[in-house]
Amino acid sequence: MLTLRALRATVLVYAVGAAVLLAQLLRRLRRGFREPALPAQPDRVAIVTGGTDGIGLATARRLARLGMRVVIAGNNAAKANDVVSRIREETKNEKVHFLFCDLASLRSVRKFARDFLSRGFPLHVLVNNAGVMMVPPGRTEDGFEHHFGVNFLGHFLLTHLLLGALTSAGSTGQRSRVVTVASATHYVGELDPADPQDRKSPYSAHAAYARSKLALVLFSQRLQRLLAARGDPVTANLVDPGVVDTALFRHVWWGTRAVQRALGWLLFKTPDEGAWTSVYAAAAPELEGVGGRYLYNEAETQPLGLARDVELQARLWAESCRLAGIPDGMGFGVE
Ligand SMILES: NC(=O)c1ccc[n+]([C@@H]2O[C@H](COP(=O)([O-])OP(=O)(O)OC[C@H]3O[C@@H](n4cnc5c(N)ncnc54)[C@H](O)[C@@H]3O)[C@@H](O)[C@H]2O)c1
Repeated sequence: MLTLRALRATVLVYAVGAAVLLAQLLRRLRRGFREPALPAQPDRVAIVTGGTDGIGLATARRLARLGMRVVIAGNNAAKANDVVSRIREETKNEKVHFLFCDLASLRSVRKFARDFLSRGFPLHVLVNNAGVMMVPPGRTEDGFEHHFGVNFLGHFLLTHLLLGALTSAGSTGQRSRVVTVASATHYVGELDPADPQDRKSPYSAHAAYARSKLALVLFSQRLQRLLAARGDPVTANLVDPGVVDTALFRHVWWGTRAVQRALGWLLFKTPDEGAWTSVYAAAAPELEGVGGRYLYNEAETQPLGLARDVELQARLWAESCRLAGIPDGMGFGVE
């Protein structure tokens, strides 16, 4: 049964989506989207989660084109060989790899981090990109609501496990970067830090997606504050890709998918256009040492709503450390 709360969340998410689509249409008609020009960076190593599809695939391809070593962290092992060989061929960069990582499993995230670190590569860029949207009710392997577990908590743990590698790579030369892919729906997300999965309410896929994106934004903001406070050579920024023509919408109402099929070419960004902001955040020289930004349309910045609430950031952080089994608060201590 559709509750009033679920209906409200649905209307708000659709309203945000419609506003972004209108803004994208106007921009496409006026001046289009501009591809950021970026220098080659052959000495850098990046991890892109969800890099076998959509925005993540386009991000991985672009970073490979800049000469970076790119490790795709994905749960789609069936596609891995094909994606890796296509990117290698298209970019003439052999330093593209796939490592299995299922963000719906904290065990798998830990195994991925071990596998990556055992190869001895440095790590300069972590793109927290993978995501699911409007999935039917269900739980991850660890019993978390799906959007919360995959979009947020898996990335929270992954960042924790890789922070040491990012810090040590950032200590020599250019700083390291954590780029987290958010969404405008975070503006309408609601989150109780004592119950960040909202277990007490009936399930609403729209509310769950928006909440997971709000959690990511709160996390990235808090991470940046803590990193800056200890003078860490790692920065954390958020990117909003806009509304992009990908398979993310596979679970949404069929009417939305019909609009995507019919008018996607005009209203939606292509995956490549959607990836530009991530690539800019990962590689733009002018962002050296700059953190705490919410970037959209390549280089523009947007204000944050509720996600600026420092107390909410801290409370979510503490609860997430508990849920992900990170007793030392990601090395920043526990309050
Ligand atoms: N498409 C849009 O309009 C849009 C808008 C705003 C934000 N985003 C965000 O952009 C990101 C990329 O989405 P997309 O549009 O490219 O969608 P997509 O469905 O094309 O790609 C999502 C990727 O995430 C991976 N993934 C899903 N569950 C996973 C799991 N358990 N473990 C590891 N990987 C998993 C998938 O395998 C896939 O590679 C997501 O975080 C999404 O929320 C997309």
